Amino acid sequence: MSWIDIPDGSPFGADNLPLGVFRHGDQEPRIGAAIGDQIIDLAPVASAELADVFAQPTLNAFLALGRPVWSETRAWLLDLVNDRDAVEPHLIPQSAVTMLLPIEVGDYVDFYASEQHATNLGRLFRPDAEPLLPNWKHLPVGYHGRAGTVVASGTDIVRPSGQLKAPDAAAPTYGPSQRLDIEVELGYVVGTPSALGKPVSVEDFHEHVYGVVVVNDWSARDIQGWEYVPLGPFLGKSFATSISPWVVSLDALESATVDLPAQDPPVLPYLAGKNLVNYDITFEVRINGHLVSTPPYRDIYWSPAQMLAHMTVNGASIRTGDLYASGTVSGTEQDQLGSLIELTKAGREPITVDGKDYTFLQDGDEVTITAHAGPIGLGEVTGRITPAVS
Ligand SMILES: O=C(O)/C=C/C(=O)CC(=O)CC(=O)O
Ligand SMILES: [Ca+2]
Ligand SMILES: [Mg+2]
Repeated sequence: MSWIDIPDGSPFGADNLPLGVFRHGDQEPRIGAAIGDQIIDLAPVASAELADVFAQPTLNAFLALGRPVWSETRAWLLDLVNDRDAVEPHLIPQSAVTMLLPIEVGDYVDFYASEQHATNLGRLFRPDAEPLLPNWKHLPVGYHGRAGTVVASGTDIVRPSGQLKAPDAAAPTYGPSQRLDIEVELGYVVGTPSALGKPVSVEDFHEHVYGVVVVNDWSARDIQGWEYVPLGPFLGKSFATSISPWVVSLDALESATVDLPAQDPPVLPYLAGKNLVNYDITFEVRINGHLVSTPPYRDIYWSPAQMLAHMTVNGASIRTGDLYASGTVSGTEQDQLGSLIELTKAGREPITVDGKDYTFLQDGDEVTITAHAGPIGLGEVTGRITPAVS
């Protein structure tokens, strides 16, 4: 495949072919595959059955078709890119389109699967207790987030206001968050639904999950710190979660699979399995264009198959378009931390961004997170902070 010009270092080589939803001029949004810095408009080149699916404004109809169709479609696409006569008339430069939210999000679950992150946050939020709570190595801890505020990359993030209370203050005040943060995460996109009352086993991960996106789970640490006991994160995290526009298939990520770290103590049987994988993905976090961190995904404690099994073990069903995210990804090094609260030790030790001391997000700041698994890129998720609405 040499006829399409794929720029060096492009996240979207000819073996990736992620799917996304684009709007071109005043045409209706529809589905395309990324290649280099172009998009293949899929509806006009697809078979009659798939043409309708690719003319949709979200990936949900395609995702609902299930693993056999996903695999056939990938094989077809890998082949299609060699067919210059078929493809060339339907290439659109990415610079000419607006990328939209790729899925209509069903439910959104946010896990807490990075041992390093959970340990760091435990120390910061609960300095007098053991950082990892007793349940942490027995189950992938998570909570249900707000699906309706999962937004497309590029959406402005309005600084949230809410109740704030410093630990030593007598009473809360109301106002704009002063500790607005990012969370670098990997998001898993559910395709095939499950039936209510029937848990999904770890072995069925590939049957249900289509692919991944990059997630920035914006978090207001001051709102969170006051509200979260005992029911967990609420308004401190529900105001916006940004996701990248291109959904990279698990098939494309196959070459990046790695074994899970050893799990000790052993997990209960419903979380155990032979083929529990992780992915060797590295993120890059930039604030106003300056690299601040490179969190590594590969050492995440819990496999996405275990997250899915745990999320459904009580019989809760999953639906097409559900999104579940890994939780903040942090490595062991200072330059591998996936949130500002960790990077700055809760604001006590500023980092340097563009030569200046930096703690939490300021109005006007733009955060861009990219990710790649070797040559397979996930693209980027970006968002800019706008002032609180009074
Ligand atoms: O330990 C806590 O109380 C707080 C944890 C988080 O804020 C993390 C969270 O929302 C899940 C994650 O992204 O890792
Ligand atoms: Ca999160
Ligand atoms: Mg959120």
